[in-house]
Amino acid sequence: MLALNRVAVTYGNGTQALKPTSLKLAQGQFVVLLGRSGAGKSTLIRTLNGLVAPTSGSIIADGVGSLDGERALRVHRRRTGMIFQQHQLIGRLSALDNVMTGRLGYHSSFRTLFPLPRSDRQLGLECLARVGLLDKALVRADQLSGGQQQRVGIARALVQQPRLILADEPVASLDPETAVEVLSQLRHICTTDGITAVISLHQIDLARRFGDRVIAMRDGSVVADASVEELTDQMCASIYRSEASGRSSQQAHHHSSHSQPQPVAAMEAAL
Ligand SMILES: Nc1ncnc2c1ncn2[C@@H]1O[C@H](COP(=O)(O)OP(=O)(O)OP(=O)(O)O)[C@@H](O)[C@H]1O
Repeated sequence: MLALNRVAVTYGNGTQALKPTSLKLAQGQFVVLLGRSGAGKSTLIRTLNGLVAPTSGSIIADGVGSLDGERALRVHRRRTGMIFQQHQLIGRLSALDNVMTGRLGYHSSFRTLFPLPRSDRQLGLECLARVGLLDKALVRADQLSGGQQQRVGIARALVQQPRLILADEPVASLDPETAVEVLSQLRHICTTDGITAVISLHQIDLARRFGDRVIAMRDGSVVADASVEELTDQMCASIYRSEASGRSSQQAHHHSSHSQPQPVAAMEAAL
C-alpha cells in the first residue's frame, strides 16, 4: 500500500537521519520498528505521512501516487492516523472532543468553525466504544489514566477511518501491563479493519508478540527486515549492541551503509 524508493532525509543541521531506504508495506501488515535511540525510527515514521519531507527519493501510496504532490499528500494524510508517545491530547477537552479533532482533516477550515456533523459525533462515539471508553466520552482528558489517554489517542486515529496507522513509541510512557493492553487493542483493531500499522517500540518481546514484521534500524539504515517468525535472538541482540562492542557490530554497521535492507540470511552472516 506504500512504497519507499531510496528515501533519504538530511536535516537542516546536516544530520543524515535516514540513508537511502527502499521498502514496501503491504496492506494490513503490522510492522514494528526497532532500534536504539537516534537510529532514525521517528524520522522514518514522519516521512511516511509527510511530516518530514524526503531530501531525496520518493514515496508512492496506493491510489494516490507520489506524495510529492500537494493533493496526494493531503489525501494520504487524511487516511493516515498518528498515535504519539505523549498522546498529545488537549487536557481540558473531553475524550470525545479530543477524538473529534481526528475528523478535522475531512472538513474545510471554514467548516470547522461550526460544530461537526452528527454523523461525525456518532462515529467518534463508536471509536471510543471500540477502545472500551464509551463511558468516559464526556470526561476531561486530563482526568484519565495514561492507558486511557492512549486509548483516546487510538480512537482519535480511528475516527479518521485510516488505511495506515503510524505510532511513534506509543507505549513508552505506560507500565508493562498497560502497554500490553494498549498494544493488544491496537493490534486487534488493525487486524479486524485491515489497517496497515507502523509502530516503533523499544521492547523486543512486544515486537515479537504483536508484530507481523520487524524492521530494525541503525544509524539511519534498515539493517534487518524480517517476519516475526524469522527474527532470531542473535538479530535482536545486535540491534541494541553498542557501537564500540567489537568486530561484529562494525560489520553490521558496514552492512548498514547499503541502501537496501539486508535479507535475513545476509544479516545473520554479518553478525
Ligand atoms: N528535527 C531535527 N533536526 C535535526 N536533527 C534531528 C531532528 N530530528 C532528529 N534528528 C537527528 O536525527 C537522528 C535520528 O533521530 P530519530 O528521532 O529519527 O531517531 P529515533 O530512532 O526515533 O530515536 P528515539 O528512539 O530516541 O526517538 C538523530 O541523530 C537525531 O539527533
